[in-house]
Amino acid sequence: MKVAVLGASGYGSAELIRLLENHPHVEIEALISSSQEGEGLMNVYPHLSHINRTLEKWDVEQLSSRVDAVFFAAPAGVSSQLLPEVVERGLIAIDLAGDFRLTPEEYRVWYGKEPAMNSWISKAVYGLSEWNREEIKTARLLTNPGCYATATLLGLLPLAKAGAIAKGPLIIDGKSGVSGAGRGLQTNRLFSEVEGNLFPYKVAEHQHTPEIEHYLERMGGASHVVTFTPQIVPMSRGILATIYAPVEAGWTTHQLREAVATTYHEHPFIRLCERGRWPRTKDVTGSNFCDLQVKVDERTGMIITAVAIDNLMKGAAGQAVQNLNIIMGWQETMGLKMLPLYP
Ligand SMILES: NC(=O)C1=CN([C@@H]2O[C@H](COP(=O)(O)OP(=O)(O)OC[C@H]3O[C@@H](n4cnc5c(N)ncnc54)[C@H](OP(=O)(O)O)[C@@H]3O)[C@@H](O)[C@H]2O)C=CC1
Ligand SMILES: CC(=O)N[C@@H](CCC(=O)OP(=O)(O)O)C(=O)O
Repeated sequence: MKVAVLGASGYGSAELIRLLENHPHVEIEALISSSQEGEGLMNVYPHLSHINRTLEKWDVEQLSSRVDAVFFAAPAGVSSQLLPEVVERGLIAIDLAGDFRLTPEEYRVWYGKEPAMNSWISKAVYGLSEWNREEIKTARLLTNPGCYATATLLGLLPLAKAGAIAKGPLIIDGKSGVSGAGRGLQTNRLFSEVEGNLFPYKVAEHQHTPEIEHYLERMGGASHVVTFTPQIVPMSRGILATIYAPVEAGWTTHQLREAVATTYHEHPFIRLCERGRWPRTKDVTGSNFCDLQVKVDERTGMIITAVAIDNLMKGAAGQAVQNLNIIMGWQETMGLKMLPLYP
């Protein structure tokens, strides 16, 4: 099938190009750029200098006769404007931004922007691949989950579904590499600010907070208010989410591990670490794997679960390709079998 990628000069697109170039059933037909139309890909991304391709401007009319699907990898507020006309023309749209994940009211509050039309939001299918496979199969408008939300939900949903989480504070400590913020210049993401440094941001204000609460309830049947503190770590890629939740009486570490193992035993990208081994971002770098571990702290009555993903892979482009595979009825791992880059 032929696809277009919009937001060509960004990190999400670079990762999509890396994956789609190696996908046996996909051909990249167009790379769309709002700022670098006419520019050669090699000038935007020298690491892709062997690919002779020119970035194009957005022209939905012309594109609709050339491609079957469009990946949107632009900042919030772009896909809400451009994506509906893609779906109207019968193409598949996969959106990496948050424009179709929340209700209009939530979006207005947490993104501080005008939301997409509710009629379009209600058509969107949430692309947490392991938890929504049946709906994803028929999706035409696929909203890919946020990176922190992916890590957190993959860790919490098996526990919530099993009924192991008691009422009480649910706390997420999220740490992300700098590429999570995209390629645009931001003072707090400069080398001199990030190197040798570690700091929280958007404390109690992060836009993935309502996404986590919303889908924890919808897919895990558990209604919780979460406290979420994201932090920037001096590395390029990777997310580690460490989550603390009160345990229901009677649950042991062994039982929680059983619940997680049973939930994911047929899901090739989810790896429950051996007992005593905790996830590390480097164990998943460059791959679509999600590593997790869970334990009950008997002394405090809290569950501690830690989840590692690569923000650009399972947290963005990797999961987007996984979702395309599900929509097309292809093997879920197609084009995604690369091993992590180590060390
Ligand atoms: N980075 C990550 O780890 C993750 C990112 N996401 C989300 O995916 C999306 C893409 O992220 P990422 O690639 O990292 O971001 P970048 O900032 O690296 O790239 C976004 C690209 O979008 C294009 N763009 C910017 N403004 C506009 C505009 N007004 N209209 C159309 N296109 C525009 C630009 O490309 P050009 O100039 O070529 O048009 C820009 O390079 C974002 O919504 C992000 O929140 C989701 C999960 C994880
Ligand atoms: C490290 C870093 O800055 N990360 C970004 C992730 C952006 C993102 O993925 O945003 P949406 O899912 O809302 O599109 C952030 O925390 O805002």
